[in-house]
Amino acid sequence: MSVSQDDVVATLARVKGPDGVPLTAGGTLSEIVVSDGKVFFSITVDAGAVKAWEPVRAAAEAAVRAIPGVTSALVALTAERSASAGGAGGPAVRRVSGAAGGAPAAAGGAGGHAAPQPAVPGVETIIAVASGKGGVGKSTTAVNLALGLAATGLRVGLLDADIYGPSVPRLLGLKGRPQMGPGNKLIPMKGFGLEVMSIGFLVEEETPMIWRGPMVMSALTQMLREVDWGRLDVLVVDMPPGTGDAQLTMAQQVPLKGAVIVSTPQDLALIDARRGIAMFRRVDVPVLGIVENMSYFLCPKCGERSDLFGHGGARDEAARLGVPFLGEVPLHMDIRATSDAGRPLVATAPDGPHAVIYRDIAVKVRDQLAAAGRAAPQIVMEG
Ligand SMILES: Nc1ncnc2c1ncn2[C@@H]1O[C@H](COP(=O)(O)OP(=O)(O)OP(=O)(O)O)[C@@H](O)[C@H]1O
Repeated sequence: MSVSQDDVVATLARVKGPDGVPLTAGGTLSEIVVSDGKVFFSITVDAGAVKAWEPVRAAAEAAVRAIPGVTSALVALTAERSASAGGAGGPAVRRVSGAAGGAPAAAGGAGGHAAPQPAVPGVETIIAVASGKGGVGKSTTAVNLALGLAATGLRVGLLDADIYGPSVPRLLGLKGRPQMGPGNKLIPMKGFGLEVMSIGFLVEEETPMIWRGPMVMSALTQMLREVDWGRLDVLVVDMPPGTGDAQLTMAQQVPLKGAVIVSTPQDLALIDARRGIAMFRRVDVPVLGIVENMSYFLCPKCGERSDLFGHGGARDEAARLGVPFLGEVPLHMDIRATSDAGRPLVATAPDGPHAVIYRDIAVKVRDQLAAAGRAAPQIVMEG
């Protein structure tokens, strides 16, 4: 039985806000996304009223889940602070409530220092894999880096926060939906020993979605905090590409211990990578290093190496910017073919030449984390 947006709206008309006004009449609802029996939307409320709204959120989620044909429903509360408070063009910092009663993400007045983000229970360390622009191989790197970390004996999770193009389900060959476990927490999917969560499990990869700011944060908060991660040593977050407001907000909202930047060697990509590094520095997240992807090409026939895009650019850039250089990954058909087939190299050919490169990168990342070995950094609020 297929569910329509109208079915959801009709159901929500029977759910009332704390003021007794039906949800559909209060102007608080985001766009309602319905895809293949999965329903996703957020309720935007005043930051001071989050507590009063939590039972409404829960009731809305339960009501939608009870609609015949609905297989999963995700409803999040978001609260937004206006950007007007003293900012010099800085982005608004959104405070998002943990949808099922988690602590508000950040406190603090305009221009002041925010409290560090609350840790994610059971998760020791969270790192981001980011790129200044799309298509540089960020997700491929994130997957193989996560597997490389797991190969060192760590318990590793992978959160695909690339809401604009979630590709982790495809890269790991994962299909299906995460189940709801005790305490209304989603149970991550399992892929090659990793605990995996992706917005791609909740909406179809092909579904074009218009993401508004609060929805971005709702989705991220739910995927980070409404998931039963178990006990993890490292959670690798595959960030959306770019350095816009959504990425900056994410970098602020996730208690990151560090970030890995992926770039190709071209000048233009490096300019974007530099922006990525600047973004993380701005929010006091240490940059663990740069990976140069599609660094060189080894001819499969003659073995000759060609530096297609002027290889070495990222290494030089890393030295210039004073961040570690983590390694170079060649442009190779095997990397593409295994990624696209959902059989990542580090898991399926762990001793092959490319897997060795990724595993080396993972060891360097682990060592960087150990060297950093300090508590979550203070996060500066931009007003
Ligand atoms: N080193 C490599 N050699 C060959 N192909 C690669 C390599 N790295 C990535 N690719 C391929 O390039 C394409 C883009 O990679 P990927 O999806 O990882 O990039 P991305 O930066 O995450 O992109 P986006 O952010 O736009 O989703 C994929 O088809 C992937 O298989």
